[in-house]
Order: sequence, then structure tokens, then C-alpha cells
Amino acid sequence: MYRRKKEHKRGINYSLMLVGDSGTGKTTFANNLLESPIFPHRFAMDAPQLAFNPRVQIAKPTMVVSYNSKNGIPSHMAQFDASREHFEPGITITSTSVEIATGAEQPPSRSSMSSEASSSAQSNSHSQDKISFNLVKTHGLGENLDNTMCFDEITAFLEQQFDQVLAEETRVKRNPRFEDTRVHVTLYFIPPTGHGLREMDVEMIKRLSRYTNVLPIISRADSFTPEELIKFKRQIMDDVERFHVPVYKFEVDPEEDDIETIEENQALAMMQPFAIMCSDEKNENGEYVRLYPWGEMRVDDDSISDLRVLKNVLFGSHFQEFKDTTQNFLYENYRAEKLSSVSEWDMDKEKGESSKRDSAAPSLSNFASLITTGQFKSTNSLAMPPQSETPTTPDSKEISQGVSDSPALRQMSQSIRRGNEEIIQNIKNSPRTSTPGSPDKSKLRNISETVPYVLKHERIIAKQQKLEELEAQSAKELQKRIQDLEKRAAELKLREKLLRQQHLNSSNTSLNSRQSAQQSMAPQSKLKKEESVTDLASIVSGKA
Ligand SMILES: Nc1nc2c(ncn2[C@@H]2O[C@H](COP(=O)(O)OP(=O)(O)OP(=O)(O)O)[C@@H](O)[C@H]2O)c(=O)[nH]1
Repeated sequence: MYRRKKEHKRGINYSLMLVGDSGTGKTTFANNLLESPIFPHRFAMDAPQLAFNPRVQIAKPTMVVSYNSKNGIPSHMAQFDASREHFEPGITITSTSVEIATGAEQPPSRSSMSSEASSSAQSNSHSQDKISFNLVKTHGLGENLDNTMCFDEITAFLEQQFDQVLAEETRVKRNPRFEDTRVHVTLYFIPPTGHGLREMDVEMIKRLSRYTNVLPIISRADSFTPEELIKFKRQIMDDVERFHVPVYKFEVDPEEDDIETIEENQALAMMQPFAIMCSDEKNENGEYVRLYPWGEMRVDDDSISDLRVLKNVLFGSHFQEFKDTTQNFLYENYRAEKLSSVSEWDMDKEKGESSKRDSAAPSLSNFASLITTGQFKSTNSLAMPPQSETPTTPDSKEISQGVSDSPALRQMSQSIRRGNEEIIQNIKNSPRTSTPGSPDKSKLRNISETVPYVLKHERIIAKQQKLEELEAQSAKELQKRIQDLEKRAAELKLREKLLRQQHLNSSNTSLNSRQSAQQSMAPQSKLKKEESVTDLASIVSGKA
């Protein structure tokens, strides 16, 4: 009852993420789902001004929670501007929190929530529950030449939410205001190509499903004829089987589930992937419709769209199921993996093995040599436990020897490094390291101290990796520029040489031609002279 009362006050926490290519209709869907024009479109400045649903209230407006996957800056909150979003490189992840009043027709007033009367009412009905709903949206996926950075950005975000819960769980004194931001379900919007899943879809869903339940969704389903849609759905589910894509399947357990649940899940499994259509326009009855020159289509019409079914799945039949799977299966797996890696690392450390190994995080000091050999490769994964207690911190001389000349990069590198040093210093000064291997320490306490410590370490390593990747990238660019410049210089030298040669040749030719001209002139004058001499002789001889 106490837990229920607390949950009642704070609202039932529920988080949904929308992932998919740009223009697949995520924003329109989000507005349709909440029946309020909360999310602005990227290009539609003249979107119709519709009324808000009185049951929905914005608790925290849309904020960027993670951005700029290229420079490895850790995630943080910032204002979101939909019209400027596409100027950012990589992808942008935003989060919006709303409160949804459920059950009763009228949203409950806060005053009615006090006193024991409300708690007794709860036992009879859930009519005054509210959902503290967090909607996470990705922007710009599929717009980059190389989308692998976007995948990393999204999975890092999801992992971070798990890490926060893990760190909180293992804390001796818990924060009563802690907000669980784990994503319970993700809708992956498949573009209406009619050709099954793309390699990118397979890869993205595989990565997402480590941290969240994933429902594949066919967006803009009005692009298909009924036959085409059936074929497209079948192709997608064939690809799901063929490539072992772990999407959420509405599976049944004949021993556990009642007949109603079995039938419902079987029907939903047959419908998968849900094909939806959405719209920003409403008709005079207040229903969302798509208006075409030839007529009008209600987006909630079950005969042409699965939108209503999807809404019911998200907020009705599978609401608790998604939360339970996240907590009991996905998070538990992650937690077990993480804690076992932590305790393995702990044991290794106690055996003193870590000192024999090389640092897991390559330092800036070997950066120059890596660049000169052109063999920079980062083999560390974000989930990898650190193998050295203290990552190597190069001195400022080493940093200044770095190949990159960018002042912004150098400044960022220094600030991250300073932060790292501070964290490492704190860790060194913590009581745990001052009394290592204390025999009266219980295992749990040991783990509770170790987990946040390892998470910090991992963050440091992740930061260093990103920094080093960035440095390697800019160094490579610099090297390429140097090579280009050298090539151009060589070309210019060659041209200069050629020009000189040409110049020399042309001056030689003009000299030769002048000489030959003189030579050709000489016999003439000679002739004239001879002629004149002959004339003179004839005059003298009196022949003239
Ligand atoms: N035909 C059709 N068009 C749709 C549907 N849903 C949305 N659209 C339109 O598709 C365009 C893009 O929709 P958005 O909701 O902005 O797409 P998005 O995925 O949020 O795009 P980004 O903000 O770029 O990530 C808009 O012009 C919508 O009106 C649909 O079901 N059918």
C-alpha cells in the first residue's frame, strides 16, 4: 500500500522511445498518441494549431539529452530547436516528460489526492492514476553517410539509463527523488519501401533490443494497397526470422496465461508489424484524419490502420508487461553481466594481475607513434572492465606534441583530462583503496562500492577513447592535407621546371632564328656587293 501510495503521488513511470529515419512520421505519431500538438515538426512552421488534450500536461519540455556524436562530449541537457536540428552532425536524442491522467473522464485535482480517503479509493479503483510518461525521440538517423556513430550514440544513451539505476541500487544511501529513465519500449519506424528490412534496420534493432523491448512499425501505411501491405508485413517478419532480429514477439505461455491472454497475444502476433498512419489534421468531429483530394481517411479506422491497436498495446494490454520485461529480463541480464565483470575485475585486482597488464586506455603519449605508423585502432568497448587502476596521464609537453593543431581540440582534451585526473584522485583518496582487502567487509558492500567506481572508470575510458579517436581522425586529416600540399608543391616544381625549359627553348630558338636570318641576309649583300663591283668594273672598262 505504501509503495502504491508513493507511485500514485509521483505517477506511474513509463518511457517510450521513437527511433527511425527522418520523415517516417515519428513526430506526427507522437502528437497523435498524446492527442496534443506537443512536438513541433522540423520543417512545418505553419502546422495547424490544434487544442491540447486536457488529460495531458507537459511536466518537462523537450530537451536534448545527448548530441553531437562526432566529438564525444558526454550527454547533457540543452534546449531543443526542431528547425535547427538538422544543422547538427550525427543524431540528436530528445526527451519530453508529460503527465497523463488516466481512468476518469476529468483529470484529477491535486487537492483530492490527500487524506486516507484517496488511499482507500485506490484499493477499489485505479481511476485517479496518472502516468509520468517520458517520450524519447531520435532525430537525424539515416541522414549521415556513416550511421554507425548514430547507433553508438543511441545504445550509449540506453546503457547510461541502466547504469544510473545500477549505481543507484548499489548505493548505501539511496536518493528518494531518483528518476528511473530506462526506456521500456521502443517503436522502430520502418520506412514504407515495400522491400522488407534494410541492413541498417536489422543492425539498429539488434542493438536496441539489448536494452529495450522493440516493436517494429510500418509508418505511412497509406502508401500501400491492402495486398502490398500484407506482402510487406510478411517480408519484414521473414527477415526478422532469417536474421534473428530480436523484436518483441507477443509470445504465449499455455501453462501460465489464461485463454483470453493467449488469444489476444496470438492475434497481435499475427498483426505484427503494426502498420500505422498518422496526421496533424482533425475533422469537425475532432477525429484525426488524413485529407486527400479524393476523400478523407480516419487514422483510427481499424480497417486501414493499426494505430488504435498500437495505442492499446502501449497503454493497455502490454503496459505492465513492457515494464516487467525491462526490469526482470533486460535490466537483470545487464546487471548480472556488469556485476560479474566487476567482481572478475575485482578478483584480478586483488591477485595483483592488473599491474602486469598494459593499460586498457591507450594514452596520448603513444599517439604520435600511432599516427606516424597510421595504425590507430581502438579495441576497447564501452562495457569492457578497466584493466589498469590508473590510466596513464601524459604531461602537458606530450599533449603539446600531439599532431593536431586545433586550439579547440586541445582545450577540450585538456579539460577532459583535468576532469579525469580529478576523478582518479578522488578514487585514490577514497577509503576503499586505503584499506584494501579488509577481511570484515561483506561481499555486497564491496560490490556496492565497486560498481560506481567501475562505472566512473568506464566513463573515463569511454571519454579517452572518444578523445583519442577524435585526435586520430584530425591527425589523419592533417596528414592527408600535408600529403596533398606536398603533392601540389611537387607539381608546381615540375611545372616551374617545364616552364623554365620552355623559356630556355624559346630563347634558343629566337637566337637561332636571328642567326639564321643574319646568315640568310649575308649572301644577298655579298651578291649585291659583287653585283655592284661587276657594275663598277664594267663602267671602268667602258662596257657600260
Ligand atoms: N502519407 C502519410 N504521410 C505522413 C504520415 N505520417 C506523417 N506523414 C507526413 O510525413 C512527413 C514527415 O512526418 P514527421 O512526423 O515530421 O516525420 P519525423 O519522422 O518526425 O521526421 P524528423 O523530425 O525529420 O525525424 C510530414 O509531412 C507528415 O505530415 C502518414 O501516415 N501518411
